[in-house]
Amino acid sequence: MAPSKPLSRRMQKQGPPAPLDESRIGNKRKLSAPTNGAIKKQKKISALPVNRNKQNGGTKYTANSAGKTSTKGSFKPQQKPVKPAKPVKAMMADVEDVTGLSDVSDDAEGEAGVDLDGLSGGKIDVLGLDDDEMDSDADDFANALSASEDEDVLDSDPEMQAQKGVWSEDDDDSDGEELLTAANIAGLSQRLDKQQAQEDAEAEAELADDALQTNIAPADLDMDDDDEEGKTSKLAPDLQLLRTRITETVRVLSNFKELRDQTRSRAEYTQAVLKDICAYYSYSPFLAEKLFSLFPPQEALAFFDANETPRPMVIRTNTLRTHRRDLAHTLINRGVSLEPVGKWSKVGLQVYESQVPLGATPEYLAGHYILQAASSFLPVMALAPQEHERCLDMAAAPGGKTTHMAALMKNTGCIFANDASKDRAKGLIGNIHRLGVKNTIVCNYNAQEFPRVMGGFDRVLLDAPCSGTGVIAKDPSVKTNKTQDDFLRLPHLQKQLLLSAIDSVDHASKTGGYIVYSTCSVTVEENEQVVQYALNKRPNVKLVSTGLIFGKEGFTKYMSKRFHPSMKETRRYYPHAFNVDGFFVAKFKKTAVTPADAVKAQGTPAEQARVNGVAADVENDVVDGDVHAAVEDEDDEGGVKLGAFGGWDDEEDAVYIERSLKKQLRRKGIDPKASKSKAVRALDPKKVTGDVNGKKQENGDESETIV
Ligand SMILES: C[S@@+](CC[C@H](N)C(=O)[O-])C[C@H]1O[C@@H](n2cnc3c(N)ncnc32)[C@H](O)[C@@H]1O
Repeated sequence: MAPSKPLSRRMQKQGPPAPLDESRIGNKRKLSAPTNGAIKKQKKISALPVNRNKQNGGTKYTANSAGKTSTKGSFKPQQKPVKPAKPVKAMMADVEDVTGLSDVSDDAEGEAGVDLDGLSGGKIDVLGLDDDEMDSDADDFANALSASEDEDVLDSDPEMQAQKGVWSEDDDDSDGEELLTAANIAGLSQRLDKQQAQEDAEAEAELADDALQTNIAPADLDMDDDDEEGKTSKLAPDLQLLRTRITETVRVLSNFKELRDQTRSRAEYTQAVLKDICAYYSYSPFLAEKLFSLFPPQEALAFFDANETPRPMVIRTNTLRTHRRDLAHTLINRGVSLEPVGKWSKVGLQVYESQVPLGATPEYLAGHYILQAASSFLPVMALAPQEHERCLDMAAAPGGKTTHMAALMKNTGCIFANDASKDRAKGLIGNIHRLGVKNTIVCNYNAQEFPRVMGGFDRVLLDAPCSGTGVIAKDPSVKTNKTQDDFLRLPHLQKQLLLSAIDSVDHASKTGGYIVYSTCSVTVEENEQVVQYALNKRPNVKLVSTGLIFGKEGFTKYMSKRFHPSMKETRRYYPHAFNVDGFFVAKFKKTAVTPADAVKAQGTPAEQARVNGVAADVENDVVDGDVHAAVEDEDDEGGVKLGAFGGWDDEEDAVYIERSLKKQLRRKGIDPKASKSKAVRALDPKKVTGDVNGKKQENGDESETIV
């Protein structure tokens, strides 16, 4: 059997990797007798005129040019524009009849709700693809094997494999070998030449393809940075050589004791591989190092690789207007190949191929769906807003998450959707109208002004402005345009916003009292460090489970930093691990009121200067040393001592400020004792001011909707 080509990431399923199916390994499946269910399922499938391509354990649906689902063919773009042969309604009735879809529950509640219980075991409803069917897919596979793939089963047995090899070789010999006579020897050699030429051409094409992926022209050139005169070489790097060297260095780093050259240190190897990574993937040395340090070397390489390929296109069904199953039918009829995004979402559809621009279909214009990255579902699922609640989305534009919240709340209660950018708020308003959201009020504040603008919310979402290191595949400019300044400035803003979010929630809410903090960045500065800062400053909150069924735990340790053990409750998402954008999600429960003086201090000029200028260092001091001292400052009943809150003490602040000023100066190579005025100039707070008053709004998540 020819080895199947690995699927591109666009075609791979998003979410948790499919569990290993033991029945497909070894002789087990050969021995297992077909179950009744499997037989029944086989029958059902033969009656189902739907093209089912098994990819990564999933099932895909395609449509033929007549708009009918097809039983043959793979995911190939259709050549002709798609016109439904019959009115869509009639067509859908046809499909329903054949598939028995009308039997499947059409419960709007199930569609709209983020029913976390249902995530693991609930019915998936697109095209009648319920759990039973999903499961029996595996059975089908096993049954089919028992009939036609016995050979494969035999292959897993070394003895039989050897035996088979002998037979097939004999067959080949008898069939293919020709008698070498003088007459045909020239012909044979010509054939071999032709074959060789074809192989060479294929190899060249593959090389060119590799080069395209990294946007660097292939070149058979020297890797040295400097030419003879010491000037920087203008020659393009030899990508193949780089790739081989990166792989080899990573291999050594992964088993350093055994494989290292005794004369070279780990730091030398790391520096060498970082230099190659910068050249191969076009990162700035600063960002390459920051991202490399997040993972073991092998995993870091997988992360960099995953950033070179786009994530699959996903649409979120707007359950205020339609059901996922109906939307799927309609889009299939338009020539779209899609499948449910995974069992973890009841509203997502992963698109494999489309004959029509998905941002301009009648269904899009009618607000039946929104183009939204799968990872953007996660913060809203974690927030789980309930009907009739009062919620705040602090940084809401262009509204992917606000409109998801409104759908979960079934247009009841009230959402305040805020964004500091007036321009972006226009897009938010557009989406709210298109998707039929009626429970939302749009506002345009710097979110640091909450809760002075308004407070007492049941739930608050802070999908914070961030550096976008999780969405490099979408925006490769991140590779080179982020500097150290960004990783000071953004965390400062994020910390302030998170405190505002916490202070805006009603701890006594009967149904809620939750805050979700998310970013589309993978750096520790923008995630765990921000969360730790909030835990330190607001002991009236604690981290709780996000309720999300996949994702990696947040770090409790990172380099010299130590975070609170509850940081395990936060979730990290990576492109290489889950085929989704890089994301971070933390969920807090507020347990007591924030004292008025702490809230008042937020937003005062002294606080603004303190947070904008030096807070990162203040916080780092706390994080580096005393783990979450403030949270330990609880009274006997588990309540919080008011003194533990992060208001200010001017004297204490002065010490922190001085210490962090010195630290920053030393980092910049300036002697703190040398010149005070120079020091002050070097640390002009304007340089590290958050973006709210400045020109540029950070937005890693910008392209998540196509409007
Ligand atoms: C990651 S995007 C939000 C994406 C949005 N949640 C969605 O799902 O469509 C971050 C947003 O924060 C806004 N922003 C930046 N600074 C802000 C501030 N101080 N207050 C409120 N919004 C801010 C930006 O304008 C940007 O729209």
